[in-house]
Amino acid sequence: MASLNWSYQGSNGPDQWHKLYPIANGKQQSPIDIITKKVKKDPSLGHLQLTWNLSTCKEIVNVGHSFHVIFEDKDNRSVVTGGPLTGNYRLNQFHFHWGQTDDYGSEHTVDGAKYASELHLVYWNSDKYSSFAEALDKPDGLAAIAVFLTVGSHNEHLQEIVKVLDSIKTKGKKAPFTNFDPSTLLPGSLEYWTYHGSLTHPPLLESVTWIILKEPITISSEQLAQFRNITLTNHRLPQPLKGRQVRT
Ligand SMILES: NS(=O)(=O)c1cc(F)ccc1F
Ligand SMILES: [Zn+2]
Repeated sequence: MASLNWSYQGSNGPDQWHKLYPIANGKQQSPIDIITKKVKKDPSLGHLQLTWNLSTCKEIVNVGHSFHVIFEDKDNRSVVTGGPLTGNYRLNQFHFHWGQTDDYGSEHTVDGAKYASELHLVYWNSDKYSSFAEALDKPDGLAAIAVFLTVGSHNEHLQEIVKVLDSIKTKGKKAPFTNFDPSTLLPGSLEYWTYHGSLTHPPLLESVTWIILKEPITISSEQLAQFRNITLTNHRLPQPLKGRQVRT
């Protein structure tokens, strides 16, 4: 696996990313702090429509700065549509962000409040583009659903993921991970905030329609500690809104 020229700590940490990725100081960077009093109610926004097919879940990979659960995305079996989106977006992978302690670790924040972790389900626009790689740098290329994780009771569904982390302890290691239902990681409500932003780590491309669920799910402190066996911390701090509107 290729070595990265960026990290989350030390001399090539987030404050240095702009040297190799000037878009780090761009006008549509993510994450952001969601200031709920400034959010605009948009009646034209519909409900999210999510479709899952367990056969698309394939493997889990240690990518060094995180672990990714990878989906087969050769057809529209696991997709999102509706909400702020036009057309179908196909699920490519999901991953998490976390911090060194349980007090912080989410990337987006809400009225300055930090959650312990944040799940990102990453999708690409399969109506307009033929692959994730082609969609990666297009303004309407990607969609990401973010779910906040708050420290509380043990999460049996997350445990399906936590229990395999010991088998992918080193960068590049992968393990089969099949028949997992990502919908078990969603909260009861699909109410969301949405805005246009970027990938939250390099290449930081401004190609993401962010869909942030308002209701968090729980993770136990012990489960979160297991995430840190992959890496200690992997979250970017909120970036300037630069005139963007957050809608709900
Ligand atoms: N944290 S993220 O969901 O914005 C993200 C997804 C990717 F596929 C690649 C880079 C990223 F930073
Ligand atoms: Zn992410």
